[in-house]
Parts: sequence; C-alpha cells; structure tokens
Amino acid sequence: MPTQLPTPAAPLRIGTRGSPLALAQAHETRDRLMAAHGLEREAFEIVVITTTGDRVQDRPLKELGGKGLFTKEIEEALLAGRIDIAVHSMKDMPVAQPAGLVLDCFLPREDVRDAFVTLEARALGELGEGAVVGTSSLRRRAQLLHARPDLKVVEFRGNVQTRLKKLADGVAEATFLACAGLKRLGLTGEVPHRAVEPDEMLPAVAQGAIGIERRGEDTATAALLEAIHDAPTARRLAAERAFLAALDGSCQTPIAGLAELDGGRLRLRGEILRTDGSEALADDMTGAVEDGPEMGRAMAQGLLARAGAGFFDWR
Ligand SMILES: NCc1[nH]cc(CCC(=O)O)c1CC(=O)O
Repeated sequence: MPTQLPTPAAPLRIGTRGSPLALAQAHETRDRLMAAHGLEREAFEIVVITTTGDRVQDRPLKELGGKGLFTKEIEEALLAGRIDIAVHSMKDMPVAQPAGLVLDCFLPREDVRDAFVTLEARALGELGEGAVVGTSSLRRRAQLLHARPDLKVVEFRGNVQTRLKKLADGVAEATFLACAGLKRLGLTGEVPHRAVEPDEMLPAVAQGAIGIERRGEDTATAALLEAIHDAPTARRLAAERAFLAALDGSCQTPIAGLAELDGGRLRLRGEILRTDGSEALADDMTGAVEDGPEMGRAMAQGLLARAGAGFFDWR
C-alpha cells in the first residue's frame, strides 16, 4: 500500500505547545519527516495549543495536580481531528494514553543529563554551604537535598531567560535544566552550565526523548511516522516507563530512571526518594533488551518492598 503523503493543499497538522522548546521539537519532527519523505515545508502546518501548564504561571506545578498538565488540551485536539500528530517531551507524558490515541513513534534521544546552571558555570560539588538552588522539579529537589542537606531549595519556574535573570538578581545561585532542552534550543554555548553525570544525579524517566502521538485508527499517519522512528529509544523508554508506571509515578513525583543499551544488553537504573531528600533508594539491573519492561516492573516492586509503608509522601 503506497503511503498517502501530505501536500500543501492537505498538510499534516502538527500540534504542539507554544514554548520555544516545544516549537523546536515540532520543527525537528517536521524536518525529519520532510527529509524522510522528500516533502516540502508547505506540506506541514504547525498548530500551537495552549495547555493548563502553560496558562498557570503563578503557582507551583504540583499544586495543579499531577498528570497531563502539558498534554490534555493537545490530546483533545488530536481526538477531535483538529491536528494529525502531537509532538511531546516524553518526560511530561503520563504512562498511559487516552483511548483512541497511540504513542509509539520516538525520535532519536538527545543528551539525557541534567545541566547544572550557575552564572560562573561552576560544578555541582562547588556549591558553598547553605547555597540557594531554584527548581520546580520534585526529583531534582529531593536528589539535591539528599546529597546536600545544607542547601536551600526554592521554587523556580519559567523559561531559560527568566531563570538566568533570577540568577543574576540573586534569587538563587543555581538552577537545573535538561541538557536536551539546551541543545534543542541551540543555547548550549549561551547558558553557563555543567552537565551532571547520571551517577551523580539520575535523570527523569524519558528525559531527552521526543514522542509523537496520533490517532490509533490513522494508519496513513502511522506509515508516515515509521520512517522517523528510533527503535533503540523505544526500547529504553519501554523499560523506564514500565518502572514509572509500576510506581504509579508521573513527572511530578521524586522518581528517576535511566535505561541504556550496551551491545545486546539493557542496563536500567532507578531511584525513588522522599520529597524532603531524607531517604533515597536506588537499584541497578542489567538484562536482555526485550526484557526491559519486565525489569522495570521488577525494579519498582523491589524498591517498593524496600521502602515499606511510610516512605511515600507522594504515592
Ligand atoms: N518538565 C518540563 C520539561 N519537559 C522536558 C524538558 C526538557 C527536555 C527534555 O527532557 O526532553 C523540560 C524542562 C527541563 O527539565 O529543563
């Protein structure tokens, strides 16, 4: 069956949030589809959709309630047929999709590491006693406080420029961003930072990965997307997201997880923390690539058993 290609008269509508990073990810998706199918730019239309997470800027994200803050309105547009595909940061995606939608196309994963940002590009270990760090991520807060109980963590939201301004104004000495975001925005050279190795700070599940969602019954779009799908990224996310699902977690829980492929093997590292950083439990397993989801579930069960009741202030 020949794939039905989009045309300027009937373009493929790409739904995305309007943030600079979201737009960069939508453009990357369009550019990869153009290259894979020899299409012109006019065969695509970028449709910007505002989500609850974008609208509410004055409150910590965790107060808005856990899952789907950046995805609900986009998924509604997809189900209603106002867009054909939705481009997402997989880090923000709930582990299950609404009925009728499929999320099985992933672009090659970017750098998974967190970036430690200070005006002088200092290393995390160089932070002085009692320093103030700004982040809105429960995971980063908990990991930081676990390693350095002396630090003070303050709520920090906003885009890269806002955050740098806050650092310049002395609201905090340091903040974190994902290395993937900096790279996709072309800001690696402009934002003073050091990448933090996963051994020091295990990244969020699916950090650095972009996923493309579509309607389940839309087989023409499925065929189109096959050409830009990255299977190794899919294998890694399957393990990490099975781990997250078994913990009943989201991007708003202090959970970290990273799967890596080495030859024919998959290494999965996972970590759960108490929000205040007082306790952290971690595990590290290696197995067959196709057993990734099973490893993720087993690791979650093991950590839950070790944690016991009372560990969780978020579950
Ligand atoms: N929760 C917000 C979010 N979702 C994805 C990214 C970065 C890009 C990525 O991890 O793919 C960010 C911001 C950040 O952590 O700096």
